[in-house]
Amino acid sequence: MTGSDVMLRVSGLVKEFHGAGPGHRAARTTRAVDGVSFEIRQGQTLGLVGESGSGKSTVARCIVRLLRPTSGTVEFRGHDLASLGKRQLRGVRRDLQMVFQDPYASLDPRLTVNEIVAEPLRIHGRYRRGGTRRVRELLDMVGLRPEHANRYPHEFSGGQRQRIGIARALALEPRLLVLDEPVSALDVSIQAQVINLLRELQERLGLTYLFIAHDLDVVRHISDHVAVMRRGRIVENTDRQRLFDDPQHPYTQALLSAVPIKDPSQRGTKQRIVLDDQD
Ligand SMILES: Nc1ncnc2c1ncn2[C@@H]1O[C@H](COP(=O)(O)OP(=O)(O)OP(=O)(O)O)[C@@H](O)[C@H]1O
Repeated sequence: MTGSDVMLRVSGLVKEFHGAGPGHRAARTTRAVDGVSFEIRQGQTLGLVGESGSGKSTVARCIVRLLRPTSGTVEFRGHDLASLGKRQLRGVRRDLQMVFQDPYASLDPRLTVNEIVAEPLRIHGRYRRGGTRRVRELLDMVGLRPEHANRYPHEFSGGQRQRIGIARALALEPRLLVLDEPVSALDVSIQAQVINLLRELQERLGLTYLFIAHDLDVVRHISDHVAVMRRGRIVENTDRQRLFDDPQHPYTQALLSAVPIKDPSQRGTKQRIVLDDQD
């Protein structure tokens, strides 16, 4: 894939963490991401899937610069993020927003919905002119009512809270959303509603998504391509149809045949997929 329609290009990304791990006296290095490369075209969705600890969140955090990569590059609309100055990076950060897994943790409980959604507008000096109208428009876009604006996060269900998180992420009219397990904490019926909302928003606003999940089922209906991650590496990256119809890597095959656990409270206990080290 070449040309200007590539929104995000990640090349040879490596991220190591240094420090003593639990039960280790000596300092040790964890290579959480070990040479990851992929591209996402404008308006498309790449599903990034792998079990817990495979490095998905670390990739996401490197992309939005919450973490500095050990090596490798992240290019957004042709610009290498590491080479940008402070001001340019601030501009890019507007176009590149993240939605987190846990809306309970990521929304400030002391702020009203109005304040939460308005915050990015205030930070970027866009609130004074038309901010109130913009917040109302954003709430409407995600299926919330105007009267929700004066309520606090605890007054909402999990699905509604994720809608608030999405409204906030959309406030600055981004081009790319990095969605890190955006529906993993939600019941299955609510997951479908939020995924449908994300699809509608993508079509309406021409958004590009990196959609992270540990469950292949979740990305099935939203991804154009799916990349499967295992132990810091991408073991398979292909278009959605091929991945589900004809998975090539034994790990992908194992993920596809694993019984999905629908109860969110049991997700952490999902069986680990054990493969030979050669795989
Ligand atoms: N700040 C950190 N310091 C040290 N090690 C870390 C840090 N963040 C992540 N790791 C380690 O990096 C590896 C990958 O973690 P990461 O959170 O990226 O995986 P993941 O696939 O997103 O899993 P999960 O869905 O459970 O978050 C794990 O071994 C994790 O313990």
